[in-house]
Amino acid sequence: MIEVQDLVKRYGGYLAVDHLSFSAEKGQIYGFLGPNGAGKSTTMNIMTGCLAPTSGTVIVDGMDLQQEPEKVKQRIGYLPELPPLYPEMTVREYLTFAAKLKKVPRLEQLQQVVQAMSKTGLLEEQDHLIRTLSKGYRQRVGLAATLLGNPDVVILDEPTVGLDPRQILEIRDLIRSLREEHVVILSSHILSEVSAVCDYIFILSHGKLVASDTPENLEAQLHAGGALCASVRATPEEMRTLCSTMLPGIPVEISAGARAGQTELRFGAVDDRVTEDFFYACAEAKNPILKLEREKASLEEIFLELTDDHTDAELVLEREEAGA
Ligand SMILES: Nc1ncnc2c1ncn2[C@@H]1O[C@H](COP(=O)(O)OP(=O)(O)OP(=O)(O)O)[C@@H](O)[C@H]1O
Repeated sequence: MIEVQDLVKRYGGYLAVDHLSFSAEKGQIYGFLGPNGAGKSTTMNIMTGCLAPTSGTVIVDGMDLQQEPEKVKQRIGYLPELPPLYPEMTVREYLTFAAKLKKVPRLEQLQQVVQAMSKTGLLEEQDHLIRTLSKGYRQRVGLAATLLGNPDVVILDEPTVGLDPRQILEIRDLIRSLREEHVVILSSHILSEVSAVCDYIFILSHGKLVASDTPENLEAQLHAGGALCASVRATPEEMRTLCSTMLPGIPVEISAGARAGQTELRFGAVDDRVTEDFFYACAEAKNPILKLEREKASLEEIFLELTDDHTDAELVLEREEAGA
């Protein structure tokens, strides 16, 4: 439905988007995740035809954005981070105005405005001035405007920024309801946001796509390389001797367990061979293993590892109570 091929954007000598390729299909919600400055907004601006790429192509429904910009733009609905609303208009007036701007045929305008208000839960507020609406409802108006013209692709830039937890949940539900009829792509620098709504995640770092998969698969990928933790019936001294003789050179933290006669061990990201060697070494030494498991890498850890941008960790790990 939308295909981005080898996209590059340079600002002077600075490479903001670095040979980015991906595709997105209807029925799924895609999330662009990356720390500030990763290139999310630049990519979205190119996809919506607001910004020209240095090179590369964007194909929507088989049409090239650069060859047929008007036709392609009609198929894309874009909700910028700060939607341009007119506070002195009522919801209905604004949406009718937006429908005209989007060149929705005159006879279809009323029907489309009503449909967009219905989809976004705005029918009761249609005669309210936009300036009297809460931030969450204003965001609904922005979303309703995005849906006018029935775009195949809906692109949302940080759609829940600045909303309170209840409003976040409501907007997320609305976004989820769009997946039946549109390809939905949203951007966020907040991991919980993307994993709560998206079926598929693109992780961007320094303009590059560093990972793309379902949230579950991304977790599973790193799960395999997570730390190996064990609890063994032995003294720390016995385990130190065992590890240095049977697993030489493998870094391990050894500490006394919570119960007398138990020792806790934590190996770094080791492969399955080390797990097996450790198992047989304990069996041979007759030190029963009470627990042996891989620590589960969280999406947060995956994100930090892939983007290698710890300065943004706090932002990324930001969690709204209701949404986390
Ligand atoms: N008009 C511009 N001129 C020069 N550099 C720019 C311009 N716009 C963006 N950049 C730079 O390109 C990089 C990518 O910016 P972009 O806004 O796309 O990132 P982002 O992932 O959307 O981040 P944020 O969440 O902060 O908006 C950043 O380093 C930014 O400073």
